[in-house]
Amino acid sequence: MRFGLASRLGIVLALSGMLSAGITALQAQRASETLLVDSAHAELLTSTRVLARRITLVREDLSRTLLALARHPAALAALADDAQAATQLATLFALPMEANRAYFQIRLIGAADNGLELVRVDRDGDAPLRVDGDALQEKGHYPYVFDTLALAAGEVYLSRVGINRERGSHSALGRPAVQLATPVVDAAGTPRGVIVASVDLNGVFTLLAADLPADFQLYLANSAGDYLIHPDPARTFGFDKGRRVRVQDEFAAIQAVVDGRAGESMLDSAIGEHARAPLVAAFIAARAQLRTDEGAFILGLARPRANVLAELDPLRSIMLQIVIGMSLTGILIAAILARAITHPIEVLGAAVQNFSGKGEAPALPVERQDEIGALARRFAELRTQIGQQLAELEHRRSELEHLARHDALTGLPNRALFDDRMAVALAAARRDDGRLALLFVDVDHFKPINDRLGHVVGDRVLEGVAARIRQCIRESDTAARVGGDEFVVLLPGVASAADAARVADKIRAAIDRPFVIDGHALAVSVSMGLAHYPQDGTDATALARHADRAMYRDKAEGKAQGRG
Ligand SMILES: Nc1nc2c(ncn2[C@@H]2O[C@H](COP(=O)(O)OP(=O)(O)OP(=O)(O)O)[C@@H](O)[C@H]2O)c(=O)[nH]1
Repeated sequence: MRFGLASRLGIVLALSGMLSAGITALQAQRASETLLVDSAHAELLTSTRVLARRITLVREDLSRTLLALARHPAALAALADDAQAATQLATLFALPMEANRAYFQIRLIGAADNGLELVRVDRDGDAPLRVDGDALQEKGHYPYVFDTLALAAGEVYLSRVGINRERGSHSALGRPAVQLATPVVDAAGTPRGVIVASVDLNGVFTLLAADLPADFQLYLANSAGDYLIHPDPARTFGFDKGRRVRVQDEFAAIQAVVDGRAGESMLDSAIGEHARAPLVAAFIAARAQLRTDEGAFILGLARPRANVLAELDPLRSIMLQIVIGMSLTGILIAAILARAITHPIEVLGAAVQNFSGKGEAPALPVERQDEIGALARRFAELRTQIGQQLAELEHRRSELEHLARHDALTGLPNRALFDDRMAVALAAARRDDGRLALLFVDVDHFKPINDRLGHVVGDRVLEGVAARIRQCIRESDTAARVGGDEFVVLLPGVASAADAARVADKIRAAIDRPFVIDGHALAVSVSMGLAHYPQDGTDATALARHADRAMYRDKAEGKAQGRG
């Protein structure tokens, strides 16, 4: 397949149109992706902060509850082995547990007797259940007991997050738990015991995160970065199973938050273990303003990157339509442009092809004011010049052709042309059984005219003789000059010898009239000889010989009679 200039130009223009449309679409998509990821980061960060704030509110709510319970007279009374007070306190413990399903245990633990549990309410399924008697245990060795006993009245202790291994009737065994505790102080300011609430961490977060969008993934880590909550439960509490599964190992960008160098960190993970399912996430360090062994919690929310970018899908389809539309427009414009450029070139090409042709030359775009217009004008000038030169050449060629077949002085056919016509006339006569006559005419005593009056006058005489011979014959006859003062006349289709003789007489009579040259009358005579086809010869040579002889006979007779 041959590609013309227009096709190639069209393809280049169309491809560049498509390329620029594609690049624009790609850039627009990248910019949109960045915008979406930034917006997702902002949303995730806000949600993480809201979540952290809710946790604080839950903790503050529970702290207030614990402080109220610690100040209640029943607490000190129960510590003094008042059974009625203990029962009343158990009833009070049950109230917040009924209100919040994440609270799975509230206890009053005495400072004496190795921290023996005095009042204990566990969650048993939905309902709070008082545990009493032998089921009560000594808890003095737990930090939440001895650390809390060291606090002043009104202060709240927050434990590290750990897996709950305390045996009891509550259903939170083996689940992540945290303890909040406050001391119960007597009138002298001596801590007599502690009130401890155990909170199911997952329960709290399940409640708090319930209204987050379904694709939000929750991450919680302790101050060292160990996962406490992770979308994959197998990765939580690694330290409890003798291995470290840490947030900064999964997301290197979070290291600064874990180290306390940054309060928050955004990440857009598309590398490492998230290469297949990249995430967009925001992490913050949430610090509790409490007496606690835990410096801060690392709280994070993440969304699959694919979900974030799903909002681009309609935009992508619009961009695809735009790219296709622009590409088609580009192809159309390219085709029109290519045609606009190549059409004048085709016109110029056709004009070149038509240069010497007789047909109508195509109109050149000379009126254009661009390079093509300049080229067309130059070409038109060139065409005119070459046309003129060609016409001149043609004129000269026809002149030369005429000269080659005619006598320069008289304008009559020369011998070559006469021979051709003779051959044609003879062929026609032979075919039609026709007749023709050949007449030789020779000027008498021409040499003396030349000698006496000069060659110029001699030439005028020869011109005059030729003109008069021509006036005496038909258009179908041919008169030719075949020698200095020798003429020959071909009379094809002559009806009879008498007709031919009449033509000869007519010529003689015409030449016998004096020639007036430069005011002088000059008498000229001619000698003539006739030959007839087929009687006197059947070919040109025989006929010429016959006519020549007849002419010499006539000349001899003429001289004998004193003619000329
Ligand atoms: N002016 C002129 N003279 C020519 C031309 N061609 C031939 N002649 C002359 O014509 C003359 C012909 O002479 P001849 O053949 O002897 O003819 P003539 O003198 O008529 O003699 P006869 O035919 O015997 O009467 C010569 O002197 C040539 O030089 C020509 O073109 N112009």
